[in-house]
Formats: sequence, C-alpha cells, structure tokens
Amino acid sequence: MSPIYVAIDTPDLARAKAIATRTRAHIGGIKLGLEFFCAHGQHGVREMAELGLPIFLDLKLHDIPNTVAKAVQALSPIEPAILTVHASGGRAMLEDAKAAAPLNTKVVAVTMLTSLDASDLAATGIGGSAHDQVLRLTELAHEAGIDGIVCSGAEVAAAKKAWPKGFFVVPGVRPADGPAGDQKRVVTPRAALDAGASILVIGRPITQAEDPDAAARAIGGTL
Ligand SMILES: O=C(O)c1cc(=O)[nH]c(=O)n1[C@@H]1O[C@H](COP(=O)(O)O)[C@@H](O)[C@H]1O
Repeated sequence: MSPIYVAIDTPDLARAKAIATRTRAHIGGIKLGLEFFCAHGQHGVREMAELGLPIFLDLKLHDIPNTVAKAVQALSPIEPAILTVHASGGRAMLEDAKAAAPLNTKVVAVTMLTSLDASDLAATGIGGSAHDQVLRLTELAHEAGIDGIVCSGAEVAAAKKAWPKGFFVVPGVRPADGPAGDQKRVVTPRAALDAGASILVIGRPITQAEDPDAAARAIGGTL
C-alpha cells in the first residue's frame, strides 16, 4: 500500500473526485481538509468515501476538551481512518478527543505546522527550535494516549525515537526540485520515509501538476 495520501484541497466536489479517481492507483488514501469540509461537510466526505479509498479527515480541531469531544462525536458516523487535532490544545483535550473517536479512527495531533519556523514560534511567545517544540508536543501526545502526531520530515526521526510505536504523518513534502510555496520545513518524500514517516501528505505537487496521475506515479517511484 502506498504511503502517499493526496491532500485534496479544493472546494470543488467534481474536481476532488476527479483527482482521487485519476491518482487512485498510486496513492494509499485521500486527505480532505478545511477547504473541502467547509464547502461540503459530512455529505461531501461520504461521497468521497464511496470511491473506496481510506479517508484522512484533517480538521485540526482545537478548542476546550468538551467542545472537541462533542465535535469528534458528531463526526463519528463518517469513521475516518485518520482525524487531526492540535496538540497545543493540551492533554485533557487530546484524551477526550481520543475517547470520543470511533475505535478504528487514528487520532493524530499536529505539533508545529510545517508552514512555521523558529521565528514564527518566537512571535507567538514560544522560545527554542522547531525540533524542541515538536518533541515537547510529541511527548504530550504520547502521554495522552492518542495514536500519533503530524510533524515535518526534519523532526520525524527524533519523534519516532521518543515514541517508537507512534503513527507519524509528514506533510510539507516536496520533490527535490519542487517549489515550497507557503511551506517552510520541507523535505523530499524519500527523506521523510527514510526518517520514519508512516504516511506522507502531498498536495500541490500532485494536484497542481498538469497530469496528477503521472505526478503521483513519479513521486511513488522515488520511494
Ligand atoms: O495536518 C496536515 O495535514 C498538515 C499539517 C502541517 O503541519 N502542514 C500541512 O501542510 N498540513 C496539510 O498538508 C497539506 C500540504 O499540502 P501541500 O503543501 O500542497 O503539499 C495541506 O492540506 C495542509 O493542510
């Protein structure tokens, strides 16, 4: 099974289906995030699930424990394979999100967005490096009993060392010559896998390619 989850970031349902259908032979699943969910909600997610690929629902929930737990409960009819919350919501929020999730849903916590670097952290009052921040939040997620974390390929080896049985989602993945766009902590797909990623989230390098199928196949060929 391919470790590639294609990030289908579009509000256009027909386009979302077309990308998933065209790339399906070269991917392990599809990731639907805020852009898609805000446009189409649970109904749209169900339509995408009909394609038969595992669904990663990336809503990055972040609120008080009760609100997050109730939101997770409200999403449970979809039974996504993977669901994201923000690690910085704190231990109780993570514990309650996991308790509210269906048994077969992996709850993973976003540690530090791959679009941020140490200077962005400092601007929010958090000192230290990206590495320190990711490890701090990895420990918190582990202690809370959830399934894994989201981090960049630059930190995944250290995170896996701290949590050998964790599930590690790595976005911010770019082929060697690909434009980073708004991502600041990027690595190649191969480097992320070698460092211990369980799955790779790849969006624009596939979805914005002239031929998404060929792009997914080419990236798969480097793994
Ligand atoms: O949780 C995520 O998937 C995520 C976390 C993170 O730190 N950085 C990140 O880029 N993502 C998501 O991964 C995808 C990356 O898309 P591309 O930059 O187009 O490959 C987007 O859908 C983001 O929402």
